[in-house]
Amino acid sequence: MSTSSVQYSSTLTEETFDLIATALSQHGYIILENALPPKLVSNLLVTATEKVAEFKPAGIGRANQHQVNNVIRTDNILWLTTQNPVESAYLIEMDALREAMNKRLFMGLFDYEASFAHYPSGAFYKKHLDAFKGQTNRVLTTVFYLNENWQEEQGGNLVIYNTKNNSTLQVKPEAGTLVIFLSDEFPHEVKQATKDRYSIAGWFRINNSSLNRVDPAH
Ligand SMILES: O=C(O)CCC(=O)C(=O)O
Ligand SMILES: [Fe+2]
Repeated sequence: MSTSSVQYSSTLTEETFDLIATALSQHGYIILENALPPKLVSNLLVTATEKVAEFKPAGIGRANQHQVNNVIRTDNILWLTTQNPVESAYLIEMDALREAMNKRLFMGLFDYEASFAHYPSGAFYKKHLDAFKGQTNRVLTTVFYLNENWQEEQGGNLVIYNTKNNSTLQVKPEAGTLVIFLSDEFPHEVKQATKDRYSIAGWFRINNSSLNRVDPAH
């Protein structure tokens, strides 16, 4: 790490990794509150809000199939890079998570890509899957929230549909909450909110070079 980067004491401990691995193997998802140091979370929010003019309307489909579709989603995104020390600190945490899952679950995750997302008041992302079986190298989704003191009546929940037991989960986009789920198993949607909503969506990928297709999301 360069000397300009900010040091945070990680809260993703070995015990937390154990907990995540157990939940993923038993249920396919986990919701963790206060997953990362509060200072890192607030620095990520400052970084996102400072860069908000650089965010671009999010699309669906990748590469030449990429298109903006504002019937399905109306958020704006900006990819994280290692150039920025705060973004880099987040990517380092996710890389530790990647290695920990590979060690415990033999998932063969080879990299991670992530973008900030800004949902202005009224923005949404309709029910979707981040990946379709056999058609993508995105296998594990992460969503990390940056919104301090989010109130329930402000809306903006992530709704996760568990197709195995026909239930739904409501996740409040509160700063520090990390959601992790198997990308091709859980349809989910982002409800409209009455205020700006910031998050980081990310995907761990496997290196499946036999796949000659594009990913469905972003
Ligand atoms: O922000 C969220 O709660 C989820 C975002 C999402 O589903 C996505 O970007 O694919
Ligand atoms: Fe998604």
